Order: sequence, then C-alpha cells, then structure tokens
Amino acid sequence: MSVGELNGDGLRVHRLLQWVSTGFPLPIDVYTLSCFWRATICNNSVAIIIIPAVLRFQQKMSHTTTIPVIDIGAFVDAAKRADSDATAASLGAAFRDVGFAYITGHGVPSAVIQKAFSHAKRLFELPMDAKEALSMTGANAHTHRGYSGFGDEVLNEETKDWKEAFDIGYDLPPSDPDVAAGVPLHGPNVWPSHESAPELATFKHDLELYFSHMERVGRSLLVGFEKHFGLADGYFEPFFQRPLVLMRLLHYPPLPEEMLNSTTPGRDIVTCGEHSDYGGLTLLAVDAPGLQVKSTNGEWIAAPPMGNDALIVNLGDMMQRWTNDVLKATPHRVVNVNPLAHRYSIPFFFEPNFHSIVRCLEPCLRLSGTTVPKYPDTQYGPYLLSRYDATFNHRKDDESNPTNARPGRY
Ligand SMILES: O=C(O)CCC(=O)C(=O)O
Ligand SMILES: [Fe+2]
Repeated sequence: MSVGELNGDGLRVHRLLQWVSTGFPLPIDVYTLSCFWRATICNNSVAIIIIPAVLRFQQKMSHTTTIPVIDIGAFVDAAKRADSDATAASLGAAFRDVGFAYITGHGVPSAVIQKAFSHAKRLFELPMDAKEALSMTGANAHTHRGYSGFGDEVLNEETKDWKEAFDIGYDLPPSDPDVAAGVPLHGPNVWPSHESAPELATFKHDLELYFSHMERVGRSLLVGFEKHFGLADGYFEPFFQRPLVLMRLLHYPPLPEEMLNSTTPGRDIVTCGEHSDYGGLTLLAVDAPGLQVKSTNGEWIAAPPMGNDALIVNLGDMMQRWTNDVLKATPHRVVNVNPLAHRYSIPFFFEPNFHSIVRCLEPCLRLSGTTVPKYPDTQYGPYLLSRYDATFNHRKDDESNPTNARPGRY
C-alpha cells in the first residue's frame, strides 16, 4: 500500500502504521484504544493492525509512577493542619525532585470539574467568528483575557503549538484602584454572550465556581510550602492578595493533515512546546493523555489523567527563584498521542500580585548551601508581562501594545 493510494483517514492510518517499529503486549489504555477504534470505522480493512500502533504509544507513555500522588487534605481542612508534617514533607520532596505531583483530597467536587470541561468543549465548538468576537487582541490585550487562536502563542520556537485557548483572570471592577490606574492584567473578564450561544448560559457561573475552588486549593498548597520551609503561618498571603491568576481553557483538536504529513514518522508531534511555567503554582486538570514532564536525566515522563479527580500540580519559574532553586519549575510539553482525538485541559496559574517583589526566602538560602541569592529581587507583574510579550504573537513588536513590560514603570 503506498501513500499515494490513500487519502483522508486512510492516509492518517497509514502514517500511524509507519510509526510502528516494535509492538509487544502491554496494558492497553481503554480511552486511547476506544479513540483509535473510532478512527478505524471507515477503514475496517486495517482495523486489525491499528492495535500494535496503540501499544507502541502506550509503551512510550508508561513511566507514570515517578510522579508522586499526594493527598493534601491536611492543608485543605484547617482542623487537620496540626497533623500536616508528613504531608508537608511529601510536598517538599516532590517539588525538590520531579517538580510535579498529582494531588488528591483537594475537595473540588467532581461535578464542578466536569462542568468546566463541558463548557470548554461547547465554547470551542462555536464558529470561529463567534470565538474571534471574544479575542484577547485589541481592547482585551491590556487585561489579557479572552480567546486566542491557533498559532498565536508559541511556547517554543522549535515546535509549532497546535491549540486554541480562552483565558479568564481575577475579575476586577472599574473602581478597583489598579484598574483605575491602568495597571496591565487588571480588569474585567470576557464572557460569551448567552444570546449567540444559549448552551453557554451558565458558563460564567460554572467557571467562576471552578475558579474559586482552584484559588482555595492554591492557597492550601501555599500553607503546605510555609510548613515545609518553617515559615510563619500566612507568610505567603500578602504576596497573593490580588493574584495574577490566569485560568485557561485549552483545546487541542485532531491534527490537520499537513501536520501529520510534515512529521518524521516515529517522532512525537508536539502540540504545546517544551516550556516551564512562569509564576507560582499551576493546578492542571486534563481529560486525556499527552502531557509529558522532563526528568532530570532528560527523559520524558508521561502524566496522563489519573482518575478520582486528581489534579496535576507543578511550579513556575518565580517559585523556583523564590526558593533559590530548592524547588523546581520543571519543563514540560504536550504531545499528540492520538492524532484523531480532541484533548482539553484547564491550567490554573496561581501567580503573585503584580506589585509583589519576589526575594529569596531566608530558609532556602541555607537549604541551597549559600549565603547569596542566585537571583535579583524581581517585581512579578513586569516579569510576567515580559514572558507574555515573548510568547504571544499578537503582543510581539506591537508598538501600540500598552502592556509592554518596562521595568520600574509600575
Ligand atoms: O495542556 C496541558 O496538559 C498542559 C498545558 C501547559 O503546560 C501550559 O499551558 O502551560
Ligand atoms: Fe505549562
């Protein structure tokens, strides 16, 4: 069978088969298999040889046990905090080592998470002109809220991201002093209108509920880090009073034919380029495999959904600086393990205030065996703006971009 004889799904299947070099029995992920099975409906003649391809993907994605699972109930429930030493130790160990953990016991109801994913699916199903009406360019660039389309964000120049996003932040009224003063990244959110999409009538309500749960979990984790480093109770609170939260609905659709064809067979297709996150804590919900975490020896560790509503947590660069590199902002990426399926994820970036000055924590100087901080004191807001300016095409080289970072300007 030559590539020239095939088109559409047949060509995709042919490309999948080209990637098969080994295949021996391994546990099959039912989700992945079911997606491939759907893929084979219009190609019954090749269904039987799809399975080794699935097995090979599973073989590459099977090192999940190295990401620890931590029940953070001891920090979520204030009554249990007196007994939280062991949990604080596990948290510290996880973020000093791999830099990622699955967390359970966070108290976010399943229904809240499921509704957020349902809304994400419905939002991204809207026609492109409806999504572009919510665009984060133009007037919304200043607050960095709303829809950004394919190719707008480039996290790594070596790979092409293949995702669209909808960004929600801390909703602040015009009377807020920072909004009134025109401080970037402060202001109201952008919401889809009910008239054009009645199925999204509860979008704002349900997403705000999800947001408040994630903020609560983020604050609980900060309590854990205070405990781990022996900092005073509430040490982090003043730095997160008006946090620069960015909650993103992300959609990774099936790969277009050109992307499949232009990829070297056997190589991972990266849909979110290798990067580390920028700020404090990231709380991530995912509905499908694809996330990979870089281990210290450079190998990619798979971080698929774990069930029981476990959230994936990792740290951003500012947390690494704050701790003098004691805690890790680990590089990660998303690869397409199933070229025919949609993938959705919801990262919640829990970041310090715009005006917060991040300065090396005293206990971390000792822990890193030095008396000198590795990084200068950094004001978080301008730092975050410089990262956005470097990764979002609509912000690059935009003379009229009012939010371009100017150290010392705010
Ligand atoms: O989609 C994912 O699983 C991860 C996305 C991510 O790493 C990010 O947006 O920073
Ligand atoms: Fe990330």
